[in-house]
Amino acid sequence: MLNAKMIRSKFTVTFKNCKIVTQTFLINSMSTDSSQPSFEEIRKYLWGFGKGNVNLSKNEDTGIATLVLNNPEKRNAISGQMMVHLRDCIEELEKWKSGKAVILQGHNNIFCSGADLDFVRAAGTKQGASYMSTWMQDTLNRLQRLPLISVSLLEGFAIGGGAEVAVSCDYIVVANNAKFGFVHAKMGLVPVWGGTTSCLTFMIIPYTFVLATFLALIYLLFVIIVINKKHCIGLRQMGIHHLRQYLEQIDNNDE
Ligand SMILES: CC[C@@H](C(=O)O)C(=O)SCCNC(=O)CCNC(=O)[C@H](O)C(C)(C)COP(=O)(O)OP(=O)(O)OC[C@H]1O[C@@H](n2cnc3c(N)ncnc32)[C@H](O)[C@@H]1OP(=O)(O)O
Repeated sequence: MLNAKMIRSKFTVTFKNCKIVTQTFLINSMSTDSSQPSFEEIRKYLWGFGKGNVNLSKNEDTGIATLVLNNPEKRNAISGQMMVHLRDCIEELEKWKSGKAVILQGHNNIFCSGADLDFVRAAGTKQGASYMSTWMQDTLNRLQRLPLISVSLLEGFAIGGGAEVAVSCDYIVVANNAKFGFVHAKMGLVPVWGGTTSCLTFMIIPYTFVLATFLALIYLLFVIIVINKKHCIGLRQMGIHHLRQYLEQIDNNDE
């Protein structure tokens, strides 16, 4: 599923200078800022960056809503403006009393290429990094806590922040052409949108459980074989012992 080779080569060629910017971005976002900005302040800031939108359509008959990330020129990369849209849509879904489920997808069969790197370049300051991570962590937390079943429809690319959005849903439906990449480490970044914790519930815990069960089964099999072998040896020795006794008896009788 993960086409790391391709993504890696893309990074070094197309997004070479972004690597430096995102590294600065990481350092900036890691530094602590004592003054907590209000969400209204962050909204105003993010709204100034980029194009694209997030479309929400709610079907009142089925109770199923569709959320579409829409920034086709940039493979549905999430701009500052889209971050604001996404949060607004999630707020609307929180209030949708008759809703049952929400499907999250990208425009034109491509899920999302992560944060808009032009935004990352432009907002690569301490303030910008802290605003974006605060906003997106809160938004994706709220997506996770929606009282609806959430499904991300993973077609095409889900990279960086795109992968983080995908794992924030309850389920992921993966198309054959999907390419899913937590490419943060390659860019000197941590998944500041909260993707690591989502991954924990999505992948690491289930896989650890499967691995633990597998190891437990192997151990059980080993114990059974060992006990069985010991038991067999015991039986054989008992048999030999009885046979000896029997033969001795015959010998004694003959005498
Ligand atoms: C800091 C936030 C961090 C997080 O919190 O998680 C991130 O998300 S960082 C962003 C991580 N994402 C990436 O680095 C993805 C970069 N993009 C790619 O690797 C590739 O574009 C692709 C997604 C694999 C698609 O490849 P392909 O189909 O060959 O299309 P192109 O490469 O030609 O792209 C078309 C067009 O789109 C622009 N583009 C793509 N992704 C982004 C993006 N994330 N931000 C801004 N622009 C993006 C790309 O530059 C092309 O533009 P033009 O050259 O002008 O046509």
